[in-house]
Amino acid sequence: MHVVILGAGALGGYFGLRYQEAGAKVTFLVRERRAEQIQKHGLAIRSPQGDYNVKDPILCTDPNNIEKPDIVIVSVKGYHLAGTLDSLQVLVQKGAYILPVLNGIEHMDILQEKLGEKNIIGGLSFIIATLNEQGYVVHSSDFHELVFGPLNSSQEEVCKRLEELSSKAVMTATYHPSILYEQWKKYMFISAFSGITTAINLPIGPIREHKETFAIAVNLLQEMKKLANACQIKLTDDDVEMAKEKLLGLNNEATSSMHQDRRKQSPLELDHLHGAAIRLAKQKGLTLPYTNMVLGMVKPFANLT
Ligand SMILES: NC(=O)C1=CN([C@@H]2O[C@H](COP(=O)(O)OP(=O)(O)OC[C@H]3O[C@@H](n4cnc5c(N)ncnc54)[C@H](OP(=O)(O)O)[C@@H]3O)[C@@H](O)[C@H]2O)C=CC1
Ligand SMILES: CC(C)(CO)C(=O)C(=O)O
Repeated sequence: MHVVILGAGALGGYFGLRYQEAGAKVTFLVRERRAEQIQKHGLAIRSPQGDYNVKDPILCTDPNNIEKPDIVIVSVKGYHLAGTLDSLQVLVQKGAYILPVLNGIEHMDILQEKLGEKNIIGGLSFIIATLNEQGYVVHSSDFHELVFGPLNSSQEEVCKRLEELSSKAVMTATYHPSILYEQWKKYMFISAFSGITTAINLPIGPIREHKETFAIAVNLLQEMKKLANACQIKLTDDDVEMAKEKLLGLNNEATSSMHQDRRKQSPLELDHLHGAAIRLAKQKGLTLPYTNMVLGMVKPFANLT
């Protein structure tokens, strides 16, 4: 199976290298700066699940030079999605399926509209990873899960092939028949987790110590459930309760990638997550006051020009 990684950052670098380690052909479609960094240092994973180094991974800066791609894992930040669409179109025309693993949901409509519904597979990931100064992937969680599944029956075969490949790789891979439901569950969770940690600028521990503060996170979960329901996704009160239990079960120091980006003064995926929720809510005639509050509080730190 020929796997293309578009977005060879923390997440794409991790899963791309794990697939290469499992024997797949993996091409990293990168921009110039990242290409130079990888040519200089190679690509590597530093992980409690085992390190892996590759001196000269297959790099490409022009999608026209990629032959016979089977699947493209899209792992750019939400604010870079628009810049990938032309490359993705070239790869779809060459027969590739597109598997986006970004947090959020708005990208699904954008990709389906631009590239055709039948070409977009559903996906998400649970991992905590970042890049170090050399551009190596530093994986710091004990979980490293890729979840994917078909959104129509024509995608079942490629998803099964990816499942087979994943079973040989150092990762947890879950083929999910109701992938859109799973994506919304993650969207609900991440909106609350990244919303509260980034807005308050604290990890989850101190937030939980103050019941009024933790209540904001629970309200964010409930708003996202309401939004999902308005979009015909049947998230339930049990799903909200499970997400709340997950927030209660995290280590005190645990925090979201968006909060880590705020600490580093990097651009934030705020518009892609909370901004998109507000846009969708407006279309559905809903108001999401807690989500709007997060949007307003975090916007000065979003660092997007
Ligand atoms: N990191 C994590 O632990 C987790 C991340 N996620 C989600 O995964 C997504 C990716 O996050 P993450 O891996 O952390 O992000 P990173 O910033 O580490 O990686 C994104 C990569 O995309 C590259 N990129 C951007 N635009 C293009 C383009 N047009 N062509 C080629 N490459 C491009 C960037 O390269 P360049 O150097 O050229 O800018 C960068 O290396 C986000 O939606 C995030 O929320 C979800 C779960 C956990
Ligand atoms: C919650 C977590 C760490 C799970 O992968 C995540 O997606 C994020 O913080 O962006």
